[in-house]
Amino acid sequence: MESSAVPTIQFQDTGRIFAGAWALRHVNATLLPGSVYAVLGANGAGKSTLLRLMAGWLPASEGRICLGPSFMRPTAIHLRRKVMLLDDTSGDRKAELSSPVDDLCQLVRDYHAERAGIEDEIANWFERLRLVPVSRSKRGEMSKGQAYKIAMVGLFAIAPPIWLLDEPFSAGLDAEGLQILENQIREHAERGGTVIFSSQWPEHARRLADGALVLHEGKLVWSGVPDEKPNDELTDSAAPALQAVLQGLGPS
Ligand SMILES: Nc1ncnc2c1ncn2[C@@H]1O[C@H](COP(=O)(O)OP(=O)(O)OP(=O)(O)O)[C@@H](O)[C@H]1O
Repeated sequence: MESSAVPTIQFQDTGRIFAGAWALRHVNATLLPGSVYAVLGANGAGKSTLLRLMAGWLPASEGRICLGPSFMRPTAIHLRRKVMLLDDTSGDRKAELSSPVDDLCQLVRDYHAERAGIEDEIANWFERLRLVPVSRSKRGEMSKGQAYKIAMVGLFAIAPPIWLLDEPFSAGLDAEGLQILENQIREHAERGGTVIFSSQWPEHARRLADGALVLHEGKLVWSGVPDEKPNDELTDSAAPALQAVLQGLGPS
């Protein structure tokens, strides 16, 4: 992956409203290539909404999200191919009769990622993630973790520049699967890619991320290097749900 192919992501006063309630408001942030970011916050803080906006699954209601010089939006198909979002719907199958292999072949075509060797890569990932026994399984015949691993195969083989992972640590992965995912996250960033994951737990940010964004009730209340969060007044005066996140950051 050429580093020039990885756009900087900029939130410019970005907001999203659902049925009259703002899920996100006035978000301003810059996310650089070659980095891993953690999006932290309590339930309902706006983490999934932020990732869905970045993926182009939802339009912003105000402000915008720039990927390099272009604006991300649901109709920007060429831009959406630079991004892949794995969430709790990953592994859901489009057609009752399709197999994981059929779905991955379709995903490769959707991303215009056909190239020599990609089928072997997919086969290797099936072996490494111990998915061979379910490679022809039907919908409903796989465990939650297996379905998520199938989505991981698509992510690793297609490897678009920007990886978005919504709560990957709650996706039902076993210890080996988690280790592989964490290694791939770091390797993707070392190749110049960007990874943004959401989590409820600050320790994931400390262990894996170069930067953290903390959301509370749809607002970006803190961003910076996880280990460098100062123990300031924000922590003491914040709402308990936010305190629990902020206290988990800072020097160990
Ligand atoms: N499609 C939707 N329609 C209406 N409200 C929505 C929709 N999606 C999200 N919301 C609301 O937006 C707010 C933020 O939701 P979001 O899913 O982004 O939070 P989250 O931080 O990911 O939460 P969790 O940790 O529980 O997954 C919540 O109040 C939620 O109820």
